[in-house]
Amino acid sequence: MWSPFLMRRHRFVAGWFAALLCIVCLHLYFTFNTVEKSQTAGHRRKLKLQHEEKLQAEDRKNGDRIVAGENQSAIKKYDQVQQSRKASAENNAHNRPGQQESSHSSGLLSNPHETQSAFTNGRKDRKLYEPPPNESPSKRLPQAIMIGTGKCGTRALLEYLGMHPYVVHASREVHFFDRDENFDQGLGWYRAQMPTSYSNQVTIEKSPAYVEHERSAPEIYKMNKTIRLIWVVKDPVVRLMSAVALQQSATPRHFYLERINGTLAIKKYNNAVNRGKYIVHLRKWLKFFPLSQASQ
Ligand SMILES: Nc1ncnc2c1ncn2[C@@H]1O[C@H](COP(=O)(O)OS(=O)(=O)O)[C@@H](OP(=O)(O)O)[C@H]1O
Repeated sequence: MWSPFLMRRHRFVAGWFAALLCIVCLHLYFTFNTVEKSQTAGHRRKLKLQHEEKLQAEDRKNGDRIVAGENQSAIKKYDQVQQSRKASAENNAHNRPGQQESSHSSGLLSNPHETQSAFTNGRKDRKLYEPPPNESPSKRLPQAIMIGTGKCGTRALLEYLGMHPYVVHASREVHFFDRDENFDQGLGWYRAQMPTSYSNQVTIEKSPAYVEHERSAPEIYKMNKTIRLIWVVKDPVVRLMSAVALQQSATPRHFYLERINGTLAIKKYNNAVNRGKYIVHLRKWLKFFPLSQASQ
């Protein structure tokens, strides 16, 4: 005979037992699920590594030579450009014995000694530059931006421009218009990234990623309609080879290369390819900055 008190007590214990069982089951379910997921991810990583190793082994077998399909001649051209650049650098060094090679004396200027004197510990030489009287320097938004294209010699051009006593430039790429985390901080942040200058100097910034970012043209237009834009281009195939060489040092190969008939080719949808489609980007920029502005 069950007294009502005992019945209630048993039901109470059974309830707790069932709840405990549920908790244990849920715990076991989630534990096994997580273990299984991490095992699958580990397995996938292992397969990917094996695949990469296989590709690398094949590359080594093929002499590790990138043959971009029918672009054999482009590779040849690229090699020729590199060789002639090397030869002219050697020539310059030979013609100027005793003078050290530096980014400020790279042979493009007729009188390198004069150029050197334009810079004294990063400050403009007072002999070549005259600041406006009674003015203290301040940071200004750029009046000219080098918007692209990466791997076309943008850094070299910026350094050459910066040798001019009336030109100052941001030392690094600012990436204001193409990176959300920078853009969200507003024009005050952008200005703070610039070097100090006087009102009679021109401030330049270079971020080659601007050229392809949707936001750049409209936002730069909003900031300054009459800004000077500098766009460096060069033979797109030579540029591509340079960009791929850079990718090669930083990214696993299968992201940008594919194998066609036993040879390695640059993937059609490689970002480096898109960047070099000058006309696609030019059309977007011309909507905001008409060509007539260039001749003003
Ligand atoms: N004057 C001139 N003409 C043509 N090409 C030149 C010039 N100066 C530098 N270079 C070559 O340009 C490549 C680097 O370009 P960038 O400075 O634009 O690269 S980056 O986007 O800033 O990373 C880099 O090419 P690679 O050496 O093939 O990588 C430089 O050698």
